[in-house]
Parts: sequence; structure tokens; C-alpha cells
Amino acid sequence: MTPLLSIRALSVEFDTSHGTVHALDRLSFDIAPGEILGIIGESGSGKSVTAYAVMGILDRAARITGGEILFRGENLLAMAPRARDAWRGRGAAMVFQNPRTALNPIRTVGDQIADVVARHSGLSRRAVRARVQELLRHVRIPDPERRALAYPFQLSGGLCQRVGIAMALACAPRLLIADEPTTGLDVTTQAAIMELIRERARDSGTAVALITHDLALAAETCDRLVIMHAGHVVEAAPTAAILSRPRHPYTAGLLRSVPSLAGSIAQLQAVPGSLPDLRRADLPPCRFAERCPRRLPRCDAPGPLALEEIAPGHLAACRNLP
Ligand SMILES: Nc1ncnc2c1ncn2[C@@H]1O[C@H](COP(=O)(O)OP(=O)(O)OP(=O)(O)O)[C@@H](O)[C@H]1O
Repeated sequence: MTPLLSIRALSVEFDTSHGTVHALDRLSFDIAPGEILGIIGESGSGKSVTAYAVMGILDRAARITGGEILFRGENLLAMAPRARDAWRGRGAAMVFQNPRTALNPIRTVGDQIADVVARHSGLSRRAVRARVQELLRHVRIPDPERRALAYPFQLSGGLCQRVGIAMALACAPRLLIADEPTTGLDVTTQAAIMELIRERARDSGTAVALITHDLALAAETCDRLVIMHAGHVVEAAPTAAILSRPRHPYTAGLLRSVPSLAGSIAQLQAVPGSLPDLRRADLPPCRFAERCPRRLPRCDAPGPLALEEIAPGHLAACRNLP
């Protein structure tokens, strides 16, 4: 199937007073229409930078030093700014972590959703208001007439996240990027939010990129997983393939660190070490090598590390695969 989104060899750097951060290095993966793709990695692996690059909302300090982001074959990075602004919302929309801080504290949630609806449609004010109610009902906010008049501080975290989802869905995006959408929410609310996201993919063919460090949550929800480490994709495959036979040592380590996936308590262990400092000028070709139990001399040989198809639909970047 033709991918909806195709990220090809994307490299992003940040200029800081402490040096250049090599945040993404030749990152590549695809998302198909209607697919729920999990983008997994520990803090600092580049998940949010990837999302911001797709949305075109990277920090000013960021530099895209290579690659393409193709949306239905068109390179978003080559689009004129106005066309990119028009694409945002209809093409892709984002649900953010910390729902309350993602909303404007001094406007009612109804007005905030109405702004998005009005910006992306030629609807009359009355029709916009009706659409806001429809969206609030769609994300199952109880008593939507009253809740539309509330300010974010008057709503629970879970309701604020539902508002965030309603805003993202207001322009019927083809791709929904959900960046840690359930962090900080209680387990029941988490489950309800994830069900809304799943339902959207199932019923309207919206592709979903679920960004999370929670491999267990992604395993329950996603069709396919992309495992990121220090700005690289180290493995990408259907969820079942990753769970039954992880090929990259980092993926295997992640699985062993999750109680529900480790197999037994005795096998439970954290991935040793931490991400390398991405400001280092001498970053090795494999950024996992210094933490890797399978490291060989050839792992450090110069030259880029290729992400190769090792089985149909299963990609890995490793010079010593089991
Ligand atoms: N504005 C910035 N200036 C400098 N470095 C940045 C900036 N934004 C991100 N980075 C760096 O880019 C790298 C990737 O960060 P990113 O936020 O994408 O990671 P992440 O995987 O989303 O982490 P988390 O799970 O904590 O959100 C990190 O080393 C981070 O410090």
C-alpha cells in the first residue's frame, strides 16, 4: 500500500551554546492510511522532534540537515510556508502531552475548538457552534453544552485531553500524532483515551502515530512499532513480530524491562547505561554500541549503519543480528 507519510533519511540538529545536538540521524519510516504506528524510545531518543518536524513546528534552534518528509508523495519540507500552514490540521494534527498546558488557560474550551473549526471551514457561526457540540459529544464529554463554556482549569486532566483530541479532530486530519497522550492520567482515563484513538483509526481510516516510552501500552494498541534510540530507528516491524522475536538488542532490552512483557520476574531487567550525549562529535555509527551486550569490533567500523529489511516488513539496523 502507498504510505500516507514517508520519512526518508531525515536528519535534524540543534545549535546550542554547548554545541550541536545531533537529534535525528537519517531517520526513516512510513505510516500507512488507517494504521496505528507506535513510536517507542526512551526520553531523548527524538520522538517529539520527529513529530514536530512532520508538523512543521520545530524550535527555531533546529536545522533540518537532510532528508524528506513525504505526505502522499509530496515533500512537506519543500512546501511554501503558506501551503504548509494550510496542510497542518487537514493533513496532520497533534495531541500533546500535558493536556491542560496545551490549551489556552484564558479562553473557554468551546471557543478554542470553535477557532480551529472556523479556521479550517467556511461554516457560519451557528454551524461552527453546532460542530463544536458534535465534536465534544464525539469525544464523549458529558454535558457538552455546559462543558463548552468551561475554562481548562475547571476540567479534569482526562476531560482536557478529550478537548485536545476534539481540537485535533476538528479538521478531520488524515494523520493524528498523539505524543504521550495519556501521561499523568489515571489508568481508567488512560484506557478511555486510548479507546477513542483506536476508534478513530478504525472508523475513519485516520492514521495514528502514537508516541510513547510505554512499550506495554503501545503493544496493546499499535499495529506496528518503530523503535528509536538516540535519533536512529533501530527496528521497525509489526507489533506481533517485535513481541515474539525482537531482533535488535535494544528492542530485546526494552522488552525485558517491561513487567508484563518480560516473561517472568526473574527476567525483568532495565536496559543498562543511558543514551550517548548527542552533542558528541565522535558519535559512533551505532549509537547503542556502548550499551550493547552483543558489541563486536565491526560494530564500530566507520560508515553509516543501514536499516535493512531482515524479513518481510521487518527492518533492523544492527551489524550483529542474532
Ligand atoms: N530546542 C532544543 N534545543 C536543543 N536540543 C533539543 C531541543 N529540542 C530537543 N532537543 C534534543 O533533541 C533530542 C531529542 O529530543 P526529543 O524531545 O525529541 O526526545 P523524546 O524522545 O521525545 O523525549 P521525551 O520522551 O522526554 O519527550 C534530545 O537530546 C533533546 O535534548
